[in-house]
Amino acid sequence: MSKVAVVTGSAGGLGRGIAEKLCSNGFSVVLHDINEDLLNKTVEELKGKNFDVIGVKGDVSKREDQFNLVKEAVDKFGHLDVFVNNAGIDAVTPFLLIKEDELNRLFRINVNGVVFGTQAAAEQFIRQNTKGKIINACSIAGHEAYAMLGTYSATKHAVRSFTHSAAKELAKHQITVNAYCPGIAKTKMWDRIDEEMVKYSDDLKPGEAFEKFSSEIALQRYQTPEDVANLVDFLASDASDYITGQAILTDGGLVYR
Ligand SMILES: NC(=O)C1=CN([C@@H]2O[C@H](COP(=O)(O)OP(=O)(O)OC[C@H]3O[C@@H](n4cnc5c(N)ncnc54)[C@H](O)[C@@H]3O)[C@@H](O)[C@H]2O)C=CC1
Ligand SMILES: CC(=O)C(C)=O
Repeated sequence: MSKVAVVTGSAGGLGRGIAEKLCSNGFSVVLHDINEDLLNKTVEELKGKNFDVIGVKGDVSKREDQFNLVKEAVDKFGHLDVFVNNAGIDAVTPFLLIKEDELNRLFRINVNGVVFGTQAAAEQFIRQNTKGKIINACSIAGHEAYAMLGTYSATKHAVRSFTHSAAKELAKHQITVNAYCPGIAKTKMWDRIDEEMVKYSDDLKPGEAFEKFSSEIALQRYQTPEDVANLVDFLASDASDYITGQAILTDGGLVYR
């Protein structure tokens, strides 16, 4: 019987990379996204590679969507082994200009989404009476707060905190809760961050905010989805069974903890 994983926000970017890696290691994977067109396209592409996948549209900030996602996974594949809370959004704003709407939007998706996903997956693992793995998208910004990324950094610090508290409470059920903390990966997210940072800067041209952040990376290259997927794949495997409550950096040498 193959293992079953759910990856939220996996129509593109790091989530797609994670889904593909788990598929290539024999998982059946439920892809999930709020962007239905891209989700359908990605599901078809992965089916074309003979991967065992389905797509479920949903919004991680809606508790009922997260519980429905787990239900759809179990209805299709019979059980659940791994739940990756990957979906997240960004905002670039000078501190004095941060508005209530930005705070609410980012916290609803990046934080509430992780809490609801964790609750839905944990309830299923407890019902199944099996071990289970919950893996959350944190960031270097969950260890270090960045200028212009105040709201985003705060949400990722909250993800790290919820990773710790959920790990402590769920350990008695043999459920582990860990987080991956990527650095600078060239996805749509960083395209948006670069565009916004350049707008607020007097001297940066398009692409230069990304280059500036990347130039600090000790291993001298920006991150690929595969780099991130390699860590998540480990956290999803039995090899990580004795690890819980950790927010592990994968950033090529940028933030040292
Ligand atoms: N790209 C990077 O350098 C880094 C990314 N991360 C984190 O990794 C995760 C993935 O990031 P990327 O792939 O770069 O982002 P992305 O913006 O390229 O992709 C995110 C995906 O999530 C989906 N999504 C957005 N809101 C959603 C919602 N409410 N419900 C369901 N799906 C939703 C989007 O449609 C998109 O397909 C995020 O949590 C992000 O904060 C962390 C550190 C660095
Ligand atoms: C997008 C992200 O997490 C950073 C700080 O690069």
